[in-house]
Amino acid sequence: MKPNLSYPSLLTAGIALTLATLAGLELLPARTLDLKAPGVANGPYLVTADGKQDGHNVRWLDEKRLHLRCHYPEAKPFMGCGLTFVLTHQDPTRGMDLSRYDKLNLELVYKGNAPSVRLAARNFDPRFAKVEDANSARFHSVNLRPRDITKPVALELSELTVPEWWIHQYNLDRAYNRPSLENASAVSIDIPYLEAGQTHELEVRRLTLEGQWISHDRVYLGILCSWLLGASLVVLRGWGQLRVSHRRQQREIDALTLRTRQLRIEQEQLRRLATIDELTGVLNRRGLEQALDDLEEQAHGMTLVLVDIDHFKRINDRFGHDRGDEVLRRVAAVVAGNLRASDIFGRWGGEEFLIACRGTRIRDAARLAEKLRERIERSEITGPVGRIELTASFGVALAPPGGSTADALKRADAALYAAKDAGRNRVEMDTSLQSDSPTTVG
Ligand SMILES: Nc1nc2c(ncn2[C@@H]2O[C@H](COP(=O)(O)OP(=O)(O)OP(=O)(O)O)[C@@H](O)[C@H]2O)c(=O)[nH]1
Repeated sequence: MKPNLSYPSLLTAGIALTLATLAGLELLPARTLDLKAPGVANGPYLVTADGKQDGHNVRWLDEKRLHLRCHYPEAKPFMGCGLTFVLTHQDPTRGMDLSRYDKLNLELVYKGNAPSVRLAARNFDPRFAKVEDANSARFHSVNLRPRDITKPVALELSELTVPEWWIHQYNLDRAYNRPSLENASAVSIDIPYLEAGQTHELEVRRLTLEGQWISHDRVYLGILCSWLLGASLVVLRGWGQLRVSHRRQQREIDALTLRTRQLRIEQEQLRRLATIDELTGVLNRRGLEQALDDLEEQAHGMTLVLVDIDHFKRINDRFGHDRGDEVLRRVAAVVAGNLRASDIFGRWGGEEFLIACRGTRIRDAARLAEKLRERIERSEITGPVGRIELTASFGVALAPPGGSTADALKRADAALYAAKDAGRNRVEMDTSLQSDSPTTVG
């Protein structure tokens, strides 16, 4: 079964993981180093400024409780008192990395009237420190007033700074004077400013370093980066999907556009087929009616010429239907070949054709009809028994601008009948708009 990797479930999993990490971070016990515990390091031992350990001036009151006493009855050039925790083992150049700790918990009991108790740490930096000169290990210290240590103290290790006297004494490059406890060789607590005749008692009850197993800042940064990465992946994936769907839509649009174009072509073909006479290739009655409607709308006026083949039934009967069809095609071709591009021409039905000349004066149309009549009469169509006698009759009528085409058609039809009545193979012009009776032309 495929795992459900929908966005909501991934988001829920991400939030749960983040909360679990944050909670775990809070619940994770701190990394501690108890310097007072036995066996942690080589020390502690008593410190005296004159180098005489456990001597007359400085001595343990209770070594197990790290309780010491110092007393200088008279002034000496170097007076110092305290204790040191040594962090190196066999190799005096290899100390402990205290940079992984950020806090120092201190519990001291001090009795005396010194202005401060000093907490110090030394870092052995092989670039300049020398084993034979214990003071060359960089010194870091912070002074605590007696009233500051009446309660347990939590110090930030960053409070330890390199004092001016040490910087001055070794006169090193600035870079070497920066506090750093990556190779700490000792931590000490002492009373730096002593006066002769005074008595000081110091008991170290607790000296514990505290730090994080994992840097919280790094974890926060990791969480932030993970979310940013996740969000970027989501955006990228969405963008990819968008591109895919855009391409698919584009393909669909292209296919639809192509289909629409094909449909338009097919529609145009159908429209043409619906308006074209299959036999002769000219407009059929429907096509003619549409064209006449358009002309009527333009209201320019037109002249209609109805053409009817004479005795066509006889041609059919004598030469056969196929030869009759050929006659129809020939007449259509003769008429079409003698018209202007602006003229409309089609098969009105059976052996009857219609010409519509826009804006032409009726006499011009009649002259055209006469020309067509002559051309048809002269056209050479031969049947099995010789040349087919072919003539046509014409009825011409005017549809003035804004006038009715249907009415003009009726009058053209009447003129055509008049031509037939008058013996066929002739042109009759409707003059009812000027006089009542059609007039013969030619
Ligand atoms: N071959 C052929 N004949 C057709 C077609 N359409 C109509 N006809 C024939 O055309 C003939 C028309 O005959 P009529 O209406 O009597 O007219 P006509 O014989 O020409 O006589 P007039 O018009 O009075 O000169 C009919 O015999 C129809 O069958 C066609 O598409 N092909």
